[in-house]
Amino acid sequence: MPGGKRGANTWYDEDDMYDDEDYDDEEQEAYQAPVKLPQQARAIPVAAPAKVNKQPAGSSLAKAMNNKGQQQAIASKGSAQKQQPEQVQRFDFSTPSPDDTVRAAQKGARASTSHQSRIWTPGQAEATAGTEAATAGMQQLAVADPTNRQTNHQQEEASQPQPAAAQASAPPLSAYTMEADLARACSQAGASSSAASSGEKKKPGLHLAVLGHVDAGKSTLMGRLMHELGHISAREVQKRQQQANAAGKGSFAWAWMLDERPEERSRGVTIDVATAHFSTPQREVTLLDAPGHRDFVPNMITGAAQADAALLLVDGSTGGFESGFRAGGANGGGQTREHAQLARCLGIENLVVVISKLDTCDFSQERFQEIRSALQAFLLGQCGYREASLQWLPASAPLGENLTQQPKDPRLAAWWQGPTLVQAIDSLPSSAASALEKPLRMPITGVGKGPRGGISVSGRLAAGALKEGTPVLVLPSHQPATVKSLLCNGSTTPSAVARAGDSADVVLSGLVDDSALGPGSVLCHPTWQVPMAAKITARVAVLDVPIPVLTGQPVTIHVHTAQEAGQISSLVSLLDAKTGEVSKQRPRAVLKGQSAVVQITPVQPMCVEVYSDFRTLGRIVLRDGGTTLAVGIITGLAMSS
Ligand SMILES: Nc1nc2c(ncn2[C@@H]2O[C@H](COP(=O)(O)OP(=O)(O)OP(=O)(O)O)[C@@H](O)[C@H]2O)c(=O)[nH]1
Repeated sequence: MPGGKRGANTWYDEDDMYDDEDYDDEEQEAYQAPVKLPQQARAIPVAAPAKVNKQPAGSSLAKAMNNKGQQQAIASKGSAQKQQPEQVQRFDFSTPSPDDTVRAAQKGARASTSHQSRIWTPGQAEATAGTEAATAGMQQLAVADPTNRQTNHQQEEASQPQPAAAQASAPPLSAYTMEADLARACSQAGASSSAASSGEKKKPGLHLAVLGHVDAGKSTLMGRLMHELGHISAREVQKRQQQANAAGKGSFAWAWMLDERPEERSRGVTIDVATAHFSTPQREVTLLDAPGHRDFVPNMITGAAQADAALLLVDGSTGGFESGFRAGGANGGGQTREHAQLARCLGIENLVVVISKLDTCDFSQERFQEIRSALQAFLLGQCGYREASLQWLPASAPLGENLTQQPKDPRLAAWWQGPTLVQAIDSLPSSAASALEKPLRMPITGVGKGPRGGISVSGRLAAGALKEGTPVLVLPSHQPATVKSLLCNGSTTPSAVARAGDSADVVLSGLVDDSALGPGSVLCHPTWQVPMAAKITARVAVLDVPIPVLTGQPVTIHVHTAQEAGQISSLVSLLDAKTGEVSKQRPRAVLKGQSAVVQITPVQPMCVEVYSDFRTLGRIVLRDGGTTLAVGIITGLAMSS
């Protein structure tokens, strides 16, 4: 390997690019273009100020949050300038060579096969990678040999920063048991939810994301469905129709129903995913209506990261499906494709595919089948969904066809005897409560003023529980606070407790600096804190990207509600497409369709987790310039010192 060291922040000279025997022509072609890119093109981009609030423009909170965005941007810019990669960094043997590091790691891996999965805990090596994968690529990632995985992470660990003092003392997750009073409140809430006071059984909850290409009909469908289910009155429908007509947008009247959010769920919401709550015969649904435009994919990620299942809206009109389904990566592929892939990566297994606008093609059964076969091949083959977890149905929102009742239009009724939309939703598995026994994790999606002073933060509990009086810690600002009151799952009456899986508005007291809250912040247990990672190791599948991913690739890192600029600081290993095992250590590039272990360095430390510990906080999406480059799971973290 003449000419340079392979590792973090290292570049290869052109000679080094072509000295490998197993370097075929196709790869060679792919490598050449990026190598010739000007150095500048590889700089870490300045983080865009987070789009965080819908506070009144003049409010102190709004100003503080905007200032914070500017400060972050300035800080990021400074770091970006500092972190310009060197052209070639020669190895001076003052530290262990990469080979020494690998050997040491292999030795360590053999010596210890039962490590816990949090390398930031002193004395613990990084650990078991996630055993569940997201996309098809991710499924392959997850079946890798555990020894190889361990080796990869320890290899990374050797060059990573040491844990911060504050977090170094964190006890292992396995030592956590829920506080007695909180456990009591949880079991009381469990008892009351299985036998509500009226004697009626409470319906299981379901967080449902609505995804799809721009203008597929998502908001229209949800507006009409909520009306059919009795959540929007006929008077309201009439009012909205008049407003939409007056604005010359009559066809958007149903979509506008959803845009006007009920009071109780919109105090200072900071993300552009509309939320709504409604009940079907079998489920209490929290709806997350994601924007379909490609510019808002980060918001879609935020919405989908909170969901248990998703509706994928597909425009069935002539040319509509084709436009949402076109491939194209950086050249503007459709969001039917991108959303489906991202949702799977974010852990969504169950998908209801709703083919809408079929009224524009005479409710043609052939068109339905044509779309279904093309999309099914993609969902099963390239995204990793299981056939049994997919449901398909036609619907027309403006005509109210196949939403809550079997179709009435004879053109559709003639051939559709399958489920209605509501029947499909009712058959989805409800929210999992498996993370209840873990320490509190609540990624913050919104910040607002509490009803009687105090700051209210909203989000979905990824793990643990909280109740009035629970002490919490807000990271990354390291602020202790106490829960003053809380509302759960859209309810307007205070709740006794919020548990893993619940959406909650939590009023906090004792916060010193509310301006430090925003997307990416996490409410956590004061002792078992969420790690602040300075480096992230992830197993990722590279999507349909036009140029290979190289060391130094600038990325925007998305994990739960967090979004941070950074770079791919090391390509650790390539993974075999079939087995998921390491096929090559320290590759020079990762091509589209390949899976790899990579190390990512954010400009600012991020509150994230290893996937095997906390799934919601351990799924990662890497984007650049509006394009999704890779999706995957976090397998290792290193803390800033
Ligand atoms: N003919 C017909 N038109 C529909 C149907 N569903 C939605 N539309 C129309 O499609 C247009 C876009 O609908 P929206 O509900 O705003 O689409 P969307 O997917 O929410 O759009 P974004 O949120 O911007 O991605 C509106 O003019 C709707 O009236 C349908 O089933 N049939």
